[in-house]
Amino acid sequence: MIDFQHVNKRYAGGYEALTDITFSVERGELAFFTGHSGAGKSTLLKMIAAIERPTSGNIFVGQQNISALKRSAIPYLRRNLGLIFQEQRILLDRNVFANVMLPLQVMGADSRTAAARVRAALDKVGLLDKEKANPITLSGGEKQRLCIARAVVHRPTILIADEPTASLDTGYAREIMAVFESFHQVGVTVLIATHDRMLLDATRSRVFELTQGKLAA
Ligand SMILES: Nc1ncnc2c1ncn2[C@@H]1O[C@H](COP(=O)(O)OP(=O)(O)OP(=O)(O)O)[C@@H](O)[C@H]1O
Repeated sequence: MIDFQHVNKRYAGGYEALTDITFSVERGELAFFTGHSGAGKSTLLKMIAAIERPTSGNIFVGQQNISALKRSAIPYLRRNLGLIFQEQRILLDRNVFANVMLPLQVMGADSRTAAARVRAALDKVGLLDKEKANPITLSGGEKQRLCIARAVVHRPTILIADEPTASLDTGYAREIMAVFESFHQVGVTVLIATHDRMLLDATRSRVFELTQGKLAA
């Protein structure tokens, strides 16, 4: 489903963030990526969405080699992906429902189908009763669940999350992990970058460890 073959990433300043990365994740698998700060976890996940591009090597998502994808093809790639990155801000001038609706509006979805999908996504993350709330009133765990709902509202086949439990206490972190598990149960491929020892110790899934841009054997 996701296949990295000898992928290198050197940033514009010359810094080599990833070196000779080769791995594959199967369709429907849940996998973790861990490693020290600056090890390259975010860079690796961003390359799956073509937010960052490899300097060399090949990356397959599904059957498609996305290493040299044309800019115009990137929106089509992202339709299959649900992305949860820290930089994605919740809009505080709109309620929970409108925040989750946003990606569907961008994709030009029909408004009645879109409303049903938003409610289905909010239901999956347990936020249906908060649809009219202003996001500012949500707890940390609820805000993170809102981000997950927004990432899955277009029903992606692959869900990618970068440090989804950062800044959450243990109870909320467990709650968030249960939401990811529920998507994994229904066949979504889930990739999570995390430092969170509790998540890593509790899982039976594969854990890929990055050290200074290299994957441990
Ligand atoms: N846009 C960029 N330009 C230059 N260097 C970058 C850029 N983005 C990341 N880097 C560098 O690449 C290395 C890997 O960064 P990355 O964010 O992938 O690490 P990480 O493992 O996700 O770290 P953290 O756990 O702290 O988020 C770091 O040394 C970082 O400074």
